[in-house]
Amino acid sequence: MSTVYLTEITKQFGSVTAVKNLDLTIQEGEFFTFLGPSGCGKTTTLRMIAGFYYPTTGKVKFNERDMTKVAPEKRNTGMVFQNYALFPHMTVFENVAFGLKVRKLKKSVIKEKVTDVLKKVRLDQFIDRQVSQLSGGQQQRVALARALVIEPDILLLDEPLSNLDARLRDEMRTEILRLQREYGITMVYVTHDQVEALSMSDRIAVFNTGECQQVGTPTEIYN
Ligand SMILES: Nc1ncnc2c1ncn2[C@@H]1O[C@H](COP(=O)(O)OP(=O)(O)OP(=O)(O)O)[C@@H](O)[C@H]1O
Repeated sequence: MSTVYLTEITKQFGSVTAVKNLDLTIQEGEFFTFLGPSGCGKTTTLRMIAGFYYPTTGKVKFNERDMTKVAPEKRNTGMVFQNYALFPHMTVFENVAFGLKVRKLKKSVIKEKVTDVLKKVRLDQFIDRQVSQLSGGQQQRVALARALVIEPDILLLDEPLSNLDARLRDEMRTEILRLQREYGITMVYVTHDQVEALSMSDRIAVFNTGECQQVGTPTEIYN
């Protein structure tokens, strides 16, 4: 687990300032949400925590470690995307095992870890199914399992439920919260959906045009 410190972060893309002078601390074990309209800098900020982008100026720290320019694979973060980003021609097992194979773990260990995490997301009966033969909700569970299996310190989720219908979205909200409590993991969640943010988060940062306007608990933000 890690506390994330973002200090005076600015990110420019040419003449566009995507994020401006951002200061945020995300506590260890917290469910923290970035809320705001399209184009306000939520995804860019998430990607700077993941290491897919480096800030133009400012600092990213996990606990005491300066991570500002550390490569993504050296951060021990997991990421879940809106479009799942799974390998459609592979089975559920192969998708979830992928990150463990890259880390060169023993076959027996991989089998055990994958079976265990698939039970946690309630997909164990689909272990040998091709991903392309699963529903959207099931695919998003595979994406969650794939991110969780490497035991990340921080799990980053970028609008993970926006491709699902309302009923599934509801179900998956509960599911993600359950996993967060079970793993005690720090989660950073990006959404433009106020209900989602208010119902799931320990704290919320409200973004607008590249700036963080307010940070608070759901009750504080609602008021
Ligand atoms: N790789 C890039 N190159 C140039 N401009 C970019 C890039 N990524 C983002 N931007 C710009 O930075 C701003 C913030 O984008 P960002 O994707 O962070 O917003 P967002 O709040 O996540 O929006 P959405 O909810 O639509 O994903 C936007 O104006 C966007 O056009």
